[in-house]
Amino acid sequence: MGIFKIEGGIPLKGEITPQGAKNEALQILCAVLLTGEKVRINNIPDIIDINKLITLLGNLGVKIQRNEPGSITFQADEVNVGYLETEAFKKEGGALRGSIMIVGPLLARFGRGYIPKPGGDKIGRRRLDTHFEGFINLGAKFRYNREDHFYGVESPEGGLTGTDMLLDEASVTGTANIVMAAVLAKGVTTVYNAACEPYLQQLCKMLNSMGAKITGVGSNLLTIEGVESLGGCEHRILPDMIEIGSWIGLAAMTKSEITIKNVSWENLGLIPNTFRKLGITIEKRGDDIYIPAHTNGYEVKTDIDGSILTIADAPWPGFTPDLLSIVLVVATQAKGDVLIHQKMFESRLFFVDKLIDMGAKIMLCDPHRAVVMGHNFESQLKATTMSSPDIRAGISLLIAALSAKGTSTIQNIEQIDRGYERIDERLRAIGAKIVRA
Ligand SMILES: CC(=O)N[C@H]1[C@@H](OP(=O)(O)OP(=O)(O)OC[C@H]2O[C@@H](n3ccc(=O)[nH]c3=O)[C@H](O)[C@@H]2O)O[C@H](CO)[C@@H](O)[C@@H]1O
Ligand SMILES: C=C(OP(=O)(O)O)C(=O)O
Repeated sequence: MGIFKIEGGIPLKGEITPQGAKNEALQILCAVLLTGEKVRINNIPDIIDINKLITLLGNLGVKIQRNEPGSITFQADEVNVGYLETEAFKKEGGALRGSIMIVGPLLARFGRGYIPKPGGDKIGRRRLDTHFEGFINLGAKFRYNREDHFYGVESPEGGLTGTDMLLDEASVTGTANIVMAAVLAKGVTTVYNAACEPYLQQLCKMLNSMGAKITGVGSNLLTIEGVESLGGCEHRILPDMIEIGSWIGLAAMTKSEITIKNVSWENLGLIPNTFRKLGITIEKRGDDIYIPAHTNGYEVKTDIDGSILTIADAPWPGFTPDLLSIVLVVATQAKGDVLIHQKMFESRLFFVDKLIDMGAKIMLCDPHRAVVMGHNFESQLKATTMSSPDIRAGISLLIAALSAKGTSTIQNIEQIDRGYERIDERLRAIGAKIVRA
């Protein structure tokens, strides 16, 4: 397992360009299975999770032609669905969360889709019921083998049939999976309580460019008129909003002047304003974000009635749960107190122990809530050795280490590499002292 050694307490300066979005790329790559024609995807991040999914597609028989860096042309004209029943697939398919989204396209186009319990972050219960209830609503037969946690769906004779459905929760990957199954079903499907984050909108736009008929894109009511088949397309992945939020937090906490390039402002939702509530200055400069050096710190804004600021996650257009760990770490050096409420996942806040070891003032109220009492930089965090439990806790600890005085070590950095491309190299380019060992 790799480690990062970080010498903290040094302000950074310069420009950083966000990578293509991991969570969009996972949806988009699965969608290439829906057609036998060529699909060219641009701005694909070079990160562990995405590379694992590309390998999986290759093992399923999808042709992969690498163009310039970040651009790949896929062609799923000779898919080997039999691979789903191999031991190799049982291992490979469970290695990441995003692989669950191969099931919808395979079911729609080849009549069956199987998946072992998918991996991804161990951040609490991660159910798949929404996905499979959706497929069942479209007429699929479902089976689950409890012994090896293997899920399977098969379409009835004559294929899937569109229907009206109300999802039990606005699951992101669940909505993507159901939409990818419904585009090739007979008749009309409506999906209410659909997730509607920008990455799902991107998926729907891509599918429409392949010939699908989806309306309501961007809302929580999608209407999908099934079509016979889909064709090829070219698609560009948006910048990663979670990476953008990570760089905002990094800039504030290390008192650095940073420009984040080409962020696609219209797709950032509440992210900029949520960081502004912590007192961080965020300037819109064209499509860039400019963050001045917060030499005198940043002060938390209370609510209008003076009550303590609460930052909580919610399905889009609410604030994404993937940035709460970063907000939390940034709050440790703010002037003022913040209640962080992680509503979706029950094991995502436990990493605060490590921040407490570094000298942060945090009270973990229960698995979902933590009160952070900011130091206002009056007491710098102390360098330490820590291990990254999940991707976003990992980047939060990295930000803490870059702000702390002295040399810190972060272990288990594969968790960070899962979602952040060449992070050490890119941080060194703006002056960070970080080495991979
Ligand atoms: C590969 C990928 O795209 N992963 C993202 C995706 O995961 P993923 O699609 O797995 O997450 P889901 O949207 O299914 O839900 C995540 C968790 O939130 C809970 N939940 C969900 C919806 C809801 O309305 N209420 C609710 O409480 C679920 O019970 C579940 O425990 O979306 C999550 C929520 O934005 C993000 O954290 C993940 O980074
Ligand atoms: C939780 C995340 O990823 P995954 O769903 O792939 O585990 C994340 O990106 O923060």
